Formats: sequence, structure tokens, C-alpha cells
Amino acid sequence: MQGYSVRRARTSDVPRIQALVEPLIQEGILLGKDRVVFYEAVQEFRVAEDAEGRLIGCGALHVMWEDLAEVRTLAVSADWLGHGVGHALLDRLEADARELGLSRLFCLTFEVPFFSRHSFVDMGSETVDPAVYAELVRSHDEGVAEFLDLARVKPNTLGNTRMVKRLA
Ligand SMILES: CC(=O)SCCNC(=O)CCNC(=O)[C@H](O)C(C)(C)COP(=O)(O)OP(=O)(O)OC[C@H]1O[C@@H](n2cnc3c(N)ncnc32)[C@H](O)[C@@H]1OP(=O)(O)O
Repeated sequence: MQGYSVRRARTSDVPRIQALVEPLIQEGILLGKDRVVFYEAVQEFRVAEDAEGRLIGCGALHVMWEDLAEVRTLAVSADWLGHGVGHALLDRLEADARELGLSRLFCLTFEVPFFSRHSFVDMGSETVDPAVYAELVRSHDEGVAEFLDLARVKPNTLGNTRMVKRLA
């Protein structure tokens, strides 16, 4: 394997991000989103590319509240799994989170061992204080609903684990 690098996503990456995540959407690992949603979220994305400029991974950080963001759409292409690309992307997203002043990262995932190795823990029944809950519940964002564990998203979250990491 040659080297790779992680950089901020560009709008021209969106079709390649979609191509990367499409098999994972088909498998029910990631939730499908319309292309317009990827363009709207492009500033949240970091991508990894190989030495030839091929897109080999992506991940996004979506801010939910003053202290809280979600790691989203973290994916690495099949031929690059196990080479540290996921780790590098998550590291970069954590650095972005610190820069934004965040102290908690949420993720909803089947990849519990991977996130556990990066100090995420099962949230169990952890939630937010009632005043913040009352504000968050007004959001139309599916990720916020997943964080709050709302009944309407439970069919989408079956088998996933809600995990959180406190940034030091
Ligand atoms: C919040 C969300 O987005 S939830 C969705 C999470 N994403 C998914 O479920 C999509 C499907 N999964 C994936 O795309 C990937 O498996 C990811 C993103 C979870 C992990 O990506 P990877 O690039 O394989 O991760 P990375 O390589 O950093 O770590 C995986 C393993 O490779 C090992 N590894 C790390 N660096 C290297 C290296 N340089 N050489 C060899 N192995 C390495 C790690 O130790 C780890 O091994 P372990 O599992 O035995 O502990």
C-alpha cells in the first residue's frame, strides 16, 4: 500500500463519497441520504485519498449543541480496511471538534470495537438535562433523534450501539 492523506472535502468529492458509502447503505450499515444532503454537509466532511488521488475514506462531524457533535458517515473503502485510514479520519474529526470547542462526541454504530479503541463508551441510558432535551427535540435532524433515542427512529437504529466520547 502506498501512502494516503486526509484533507477537507470539496464539492467535487461528493459523487465519490456517495459511491464509497453506497455499498454500506445497501448493507444497512449506513443510512442513505440524497445527494443534496451531502452537498449541504460538505463542510462537515474530511476525506482520505491515496497517492493517486483516489478517494479511499470519508467521515463527517455534525454539531448538535454547544458541547456536542456526532461523528457521521465514517467509512473506508474495502481495499484499504485495516491500514489506519479510519483512525486517521477519526483523529482529524476529533481535532476539528476540539477546535470548535466541543467536549462530547456521539456516534451510532455497529463498529463497537473500533470506537471503543478510540475511547468511545456505550451511552446506555445517558441523556441530556431536560432543558437541553426540550431544545434538541425540536430538531428535524435524524442524528439528533438517534442521539435522543426517540421512538420514531428505533427501526433505523436496531442493532446499533449509541456511543459517546468525552474529549480530554
Ligand atoms: C459514526 C459512524 O459513521 S458509524 C459507522 C462506522 N462505519 C461503518 O460501520 C462503515 C464500515 N466500516 C468501515 O468503513 C471501517 O471498518 C471503519 C471506518 C470503522 C474503520 O476503518 P479502518 O480504516 O479499517 O480502521 P483502522 O485501520 O484505523 O483500524 C482498524 C484495524 O486496523 C488496525 N490498523 C491500524 N493501523 C494499521 C496499519 N497501519 N496497518 C495495519 N493495521 C492497522 C487497527 O489496529 C485495527 O485493528 P483491530 O481492529 O484488530 O484493532
